[in-house]
Amino acid sequence: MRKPFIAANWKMNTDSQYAVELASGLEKAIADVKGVNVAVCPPFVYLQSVAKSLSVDGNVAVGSQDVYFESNGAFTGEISCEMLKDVCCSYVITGHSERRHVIGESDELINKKTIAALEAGIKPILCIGELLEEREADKTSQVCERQLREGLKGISEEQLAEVTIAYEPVWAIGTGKTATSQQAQEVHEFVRGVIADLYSKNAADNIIIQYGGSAKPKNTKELMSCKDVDGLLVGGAGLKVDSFSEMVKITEELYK
Ligand SMILES: O=C[C@H](O)COP(=O)(O)O
Repeated sequence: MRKPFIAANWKMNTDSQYAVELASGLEKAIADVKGVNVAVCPPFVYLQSVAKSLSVDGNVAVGSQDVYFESNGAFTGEISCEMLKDVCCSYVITGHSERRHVIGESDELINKKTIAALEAGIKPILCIGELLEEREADKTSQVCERQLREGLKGISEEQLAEVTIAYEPVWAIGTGKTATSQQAQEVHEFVRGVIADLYSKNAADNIIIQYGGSAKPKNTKELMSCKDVDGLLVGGAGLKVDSFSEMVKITEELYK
């Protein structure tokens, strides 16, 4: 059985004090949870203090919201995988829709970042998802398939075991409009099919596929009850200990 994985993407939120309070508060709140993998993804500048505030053997991992694919050198403003590892990051989000559509990242760049993370031993959370106009034009599958195929180019089946896919319909992010469980399930099942086609049935059966987009405590049970939804990538509701820990606990309960 796939172990559920819930990650909080703090985006460009928190300050140095709140970041540490949020991470350590969360660690305390879910200290007894064993059946769910959990990660928090703070802004770059708080990664180190957040990682230091968490216990080494605790159940909250640290992830970054982005990375650059080169190891070092004249890349002003960028952060490498080696730097992320140095501050105890074990995950990195690649291809988040805000990086695709606000910053303008291409599939090719996202692929390079995902490969760099894998080569450095950091687990990528590769995000895919359609815009509202793409859904309305019936292009959801086409867009998700392209983002998957391009994002995973050159990644072996062995490496894929370290990759999480996050399906985030862009129209559901931060809007309060969650995809219905049926919409989420449909795309998740489709994603698993693309993975089977690209790799193998075994790879498809084992890959963790998170849903993201206005996920909160009140819709966690419904979303996590879908056959192919294995976790959540949480924005807004991940900024409060109470809401995020509730989502983790609801999920643990469901998987018992
Ligand atoms: O990475 C997280 C997603 O973009 C979802 O954000 P949200 O839960 O605030 O809609």
